[in-house]
Amino acid sequence: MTDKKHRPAAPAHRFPGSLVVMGVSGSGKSSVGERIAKAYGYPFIEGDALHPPENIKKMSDGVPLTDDDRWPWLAAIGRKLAESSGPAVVACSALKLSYRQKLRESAPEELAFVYLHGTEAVLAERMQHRTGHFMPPSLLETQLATLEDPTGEANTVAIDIDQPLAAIVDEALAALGKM
Ligand SMILES: Nc1ncnc2c1ncn2[C@@H]1O[C@H](COP(=O)(O)OP(=O)(O)OP(=O)(O)O)[C@@H](O)[C@H]1O
Ligand SMILES: O=C(O)[C@H](O)[C@@H](O)[C@H](O)[C@H](O)CO
Repeated sequence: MTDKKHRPAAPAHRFPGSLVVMGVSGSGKSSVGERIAKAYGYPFIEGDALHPPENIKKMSDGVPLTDDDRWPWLAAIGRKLAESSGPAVVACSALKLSYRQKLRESAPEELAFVYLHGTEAVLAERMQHRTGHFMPPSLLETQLATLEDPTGEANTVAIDIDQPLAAIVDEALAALGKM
């Protein structure tokens, strides 16, 4: 028997293409992305699971990734989008405009971006309280320094993370429904 209580209602209007939930480490991409995917009935792709082992080792050792480290990873995410039998929701930091352009070029249809933003204090607090994750809080500063704010780019909604998860998801679904 399925437990309908925990299933978010399918929104009336869905963005027709795939969605990328983006932001620096600890911004809530996985938590929010999984919930949007469930609400839309789309598959969820965890970008972190597509990093080559060398990237995970680097980040675990407290060394920030370079562009060269990220290109193969973005290509792998792009392939997943291209191979998907329908739209999907992806959690991917997508910190720079050039990374987002690469994802836009890979996807068969238009992409929408849900940008999760918060203050350094909120992000640091979330990272510090998280257990069993490879990303050390010490890398937050370089994540924020690398981030190119996507506000104003096509099909992009920016959401403040300093609110409960359910409110973030509702805000994202409402904004996506208007696109
Ligand atoms: N709105 C929220 N309120 C409180 N805690 C939250 C909220 N959103 C996420 N969290 C918690 O913050 C931490 C970071 O969230 P999550 O792992 O989803 O972020 P992420 O962006 O996917 O991180 P990373 O890219 O580093 O994997 C987790 O412990 C998660 O449970
Ligand atoms: O572009 C990057 O530097 C990476 O993708 C990171 O953002 C991590 O993968 C992720 O956020 C895990 O904490």
